[in-house]
Amino acid sequence: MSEDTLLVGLVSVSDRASGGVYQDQGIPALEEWLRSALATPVRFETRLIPDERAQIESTLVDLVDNVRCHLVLTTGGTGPARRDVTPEATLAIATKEMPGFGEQMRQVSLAFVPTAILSRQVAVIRETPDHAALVINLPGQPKAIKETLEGLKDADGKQIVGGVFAAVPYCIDLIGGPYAETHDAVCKAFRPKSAIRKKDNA
Ligand SMILES: Nc1ncnc2c1ncn2[C@@H]1O[C@H](COP(=O)(O)OP(=O)(O)OP(=O)(O)O)[C@@H](O)[C@H]1O
Ligand SMILES: Nc1nc2c(c(=O)[nH]1)N[C@H]1C(S)=C(S)[C@@H](COP(=O)(O)O)O[C@H]1N2
Repeated sequence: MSEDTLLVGLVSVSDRASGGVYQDQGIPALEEWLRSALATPVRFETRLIPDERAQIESTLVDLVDNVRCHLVLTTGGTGPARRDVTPEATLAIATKEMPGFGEQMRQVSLAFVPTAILSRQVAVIRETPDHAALVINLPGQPKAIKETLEGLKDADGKQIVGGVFAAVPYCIDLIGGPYAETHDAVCKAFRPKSAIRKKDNA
């Protein structure tokens, strides 16, 4: 794997998908959106697990500390039901909270469903002595993945409410990960001017 490859952990947290009651659509939806959005090399490491707090925590720790993912996206388990514990597990393995992500995701999700406020999704940084990763919770509805990452656009493709992925590449720069670039038509990543790297042939 080349040094500029973004290593992304994808975690689908669902009792029923992990138990074989229905087929998991979370990981395929995450992979599909990320492949359409990223213009730079990416590699995925995937996990399908039940809504068990200890297992969610150990999966996140393994993906960051051992697999050395730069970014981990979870889907599912963010609601108010008794078995929904993904935010608690995520906060438990964090070294820093990133509240802006949850705030923005609930904001954009309200443009799609009035129940957006039921998602307790959080985002955090986990730091070890020589590595760091951004971990973001997404809701479990497979369609919520594109909605929260990409945001809402009008028929001409003009952004109406921003998705959170626009801020992810710069966040990964700041925690020491590779310089990820996106396809503007899907997601226009934002970096301050001083942080933009010129292409070799520019
Ligand atoms: N991983 C998944 N794959 C496919 N569909 C999913 C997945 N997670 C959730 N869904 C769909 O979204 C709906 C609402 O999501 P929610 O997280 O509330 O499911 P859930 O009932 O809590 O799942 P589970 O009980 O299996 O953990 C589900 O009823 C299901 O139709
Ligand atoms: N963008 C988006 N956000 C959404 C939804 C959705 O369909 N799209 N569903 C909501 C609903 S109905 C619930 S219960 C919460 C929590 O979902 P989870 O427990 O599957 O994570 O996410 C909310 N956020």
